[in-house]
Amino acid sequence: MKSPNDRIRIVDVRTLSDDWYLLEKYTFDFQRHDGSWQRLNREAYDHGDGAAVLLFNREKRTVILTRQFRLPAFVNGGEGMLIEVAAGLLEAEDPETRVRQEAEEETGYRISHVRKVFEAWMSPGSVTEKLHLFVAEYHPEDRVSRGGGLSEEGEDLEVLEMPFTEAMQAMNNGTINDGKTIMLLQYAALNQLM
Ligand SMILES: Nc1nc2c(ncn2[C@@H]2O[C@H](COP(=O)(O)OP(=O)(O)O[C@H]3O[C@H](CO)[C@@H](O)[C@H](O)[C@@H]3O)[C@@H](O)[C@H]2O)c(=O)[nH]1
Ligand SMILES: [Mg+2]
Repeated sequence: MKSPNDRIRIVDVRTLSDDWYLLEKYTFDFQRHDGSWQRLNREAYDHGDGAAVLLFNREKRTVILTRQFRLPAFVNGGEGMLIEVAAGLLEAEDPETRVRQEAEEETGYRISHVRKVFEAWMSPGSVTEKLHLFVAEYHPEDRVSRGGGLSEEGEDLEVLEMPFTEAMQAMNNGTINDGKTIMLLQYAALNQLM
């Protein structure tokens, strides 16, 4: 049987932009279900893969989230201040190592154990990123700094400790509208983490 890859032949790759991240335009031949071949163009934005983690405390029934400015959401008509789980790009590290570093930088909590719950393509029609999603229990004594992200990189995150029920309400009324954050809150609810 043919593997799906036999139906794709890359013909050309052109770099449209190679600045902070990479935007490429692919020309490829695609074999349709009826066996005919069709030439297509698709752009792909490559900023590498990412990892995200929901920090939760079972006894207090709370989660740690951040609020930060997101320019693309702002220019698309939002206010730009998004409530999110801790997350970051992998930058050549493995997902688990990176997500623990990112949790500490962004929230100030040093987490020893994280548990992977799933992987997800976040925008597979245009962005190459695969996101690795984790959950981790935190305790008040795990806090080693104020968090907030790296100011030299322009990060200025507010750290929020929120009752889980309040986070679920914020998700239901649209105040929390970041995809990875919704996915992890729903995972927590479905699996009764708290
Ligand atoms: N100078 C400059 N800096 C940039 C640019 N784009 C991003 N940065 C900086 O690059 C850093 C990236 O921060 P991370 O914490 O590693 O990534 P993230 O933006 O939080 O990404 C996470 O969330 C994204 C949106 O949900 C996810 O797409 C991504 O996978 C990851 O989970 C931040 O300091 C950000 O300001 C740019 O065009 N120019
Ligand atoms: Mg981040």
